[in-house]
Amino acid sequence: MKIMPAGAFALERQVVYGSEEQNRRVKSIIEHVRSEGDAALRSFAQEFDGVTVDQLRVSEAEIQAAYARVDESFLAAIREAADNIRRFHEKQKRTSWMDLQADGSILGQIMRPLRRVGLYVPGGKAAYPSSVLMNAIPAQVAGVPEIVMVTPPATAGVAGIDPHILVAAAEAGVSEIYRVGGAQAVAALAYGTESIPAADKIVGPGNIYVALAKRYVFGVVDIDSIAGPSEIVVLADDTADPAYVAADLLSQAEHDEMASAILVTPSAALAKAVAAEVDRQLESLPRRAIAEKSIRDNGVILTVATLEAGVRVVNQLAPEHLEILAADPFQHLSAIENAGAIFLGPYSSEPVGDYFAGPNHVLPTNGTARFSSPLNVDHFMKKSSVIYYSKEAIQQNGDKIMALARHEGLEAHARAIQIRLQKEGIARG
Ligand SMILES: NC(=O)c1ccc[n+]([C@@H]2O[C@H](COP(=O)([O-])OP(=O)(O)OC[C@H]3O[C@@H](n4cnc5c(N)ncnc54)[C@H](O)[C@@H]3O)[C@@H](O)[C@H]2O)c1
Ligand SMILES: N[C@H](CO)Cc1c[nH]c[nH+]1
Ligand SMILES: [Zn+2]
Repeated sequence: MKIMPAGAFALERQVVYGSEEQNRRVKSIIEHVRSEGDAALRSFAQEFDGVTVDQLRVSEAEIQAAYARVDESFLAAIREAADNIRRFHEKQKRTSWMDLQADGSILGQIMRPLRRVGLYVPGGKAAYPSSVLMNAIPAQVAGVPEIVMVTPPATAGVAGIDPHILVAAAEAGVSEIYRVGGAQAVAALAYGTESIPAADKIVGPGNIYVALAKRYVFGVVDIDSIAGPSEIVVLADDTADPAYVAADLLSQAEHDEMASAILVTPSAALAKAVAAEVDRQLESLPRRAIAEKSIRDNGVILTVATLEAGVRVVNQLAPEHLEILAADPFQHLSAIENAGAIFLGPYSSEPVGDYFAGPNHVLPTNGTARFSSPLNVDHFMKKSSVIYYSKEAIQQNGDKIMALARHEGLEAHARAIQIRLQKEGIARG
């Protein structure tokens, strides 16, 4: 890994997401799906996944058959993970409220689940049953009645989908599943096709094509955030074990050639030791080619004068995942303004959060942690405000409302109030 002073590194992430060619390609895929529907989905499955898809929807029999292809230890682990994820997300649920005012008015907020939500579960370079749980459980906690899942068809597995994904879906109670991935899946959920009814919102992580497609269809449907290629930043001092740091950097690098892994440290000795460890650990990684390219293209060790200076660098990077491996990690927590998920101390390795602890692993990337949050129950709910104004309230406040309306030059607004005041026998100008 390259080692350089943080000052010599361009901390501002690229504002425009993806290359021109990737953007052009995604736009064209979406337009094809809009105009040709299912036929375009089948043609893209052939082109990008190398799979001939007949039925787009996975049948109930296919889902049940997947159980025979996963082992007991997977089933036990996914059930325990699901319990942890559900417990964490239950705490996020908000309830409707109504406040009775002294003048007899009632003001309130009604919380409702979205009606139909599309979950994107990645499945290109790896299958992600963990992402099924991370997408589906908050939607269920919110009470979404129609939860539909899309995931790319692959050559291995039942129905061209990894059986672990189908089992995770069944365990999470998701039964409407379509074998379609990439930008074409996002387009299908946004616009609908003959087989796939459109959704109101699309959530979930994916590669650059999925992330760009979500950006593109935003406005036609809602999206959660830009949860693109994975990222990790480790902020560490000389108390950190270089083998732990290297392993955690590689844990994200192996996701995608476009993933990024960055160490920020005031310790020159740690920087050198981690660079050597990364090379050593890369040797035996099964996904070495992906991780090596990711580290080469997007991996760097940034040296800083102090941990406090390191925190400023972290806030500029606004990473998806931040690990703090320092003598007193909690000392720095309150200064971290921008990070999707923060892992503290030597035993909170990033994969703890990817699979099991309970917080969501669908997280904002590419600097969007400056303004976006982890996938959560709020993403699956919407609010309606409730206003009941009493006669007393309109009598007390009508003048002020009319004045504000007339300041905006909106006479019809003012008269809507005035007519009530006049009918109630309180003549106003
Ligand atoms: N930020 C998060 O919360 C989070 C969570 C989990 C995973 N991830 C990321 O999700 C991604 C998963 O990527 P993946 O590729 O394994 O699966 P994926 O399902 O996201 O993408 C696979 C699909 O991409 C499309 N595709 C591939 N190459 C293409 C090309 N050249 N042109 C057009 N379309 C193409 C194909 O349709 C294919 O089915 C990784 O980048 C990983 O880091 C992010
Ligand atoms: N690290 C990914 C989020 O960037 C989530 C994940 C799923 N499986 C393994 N990891
Ligand atoms: Zn991961």
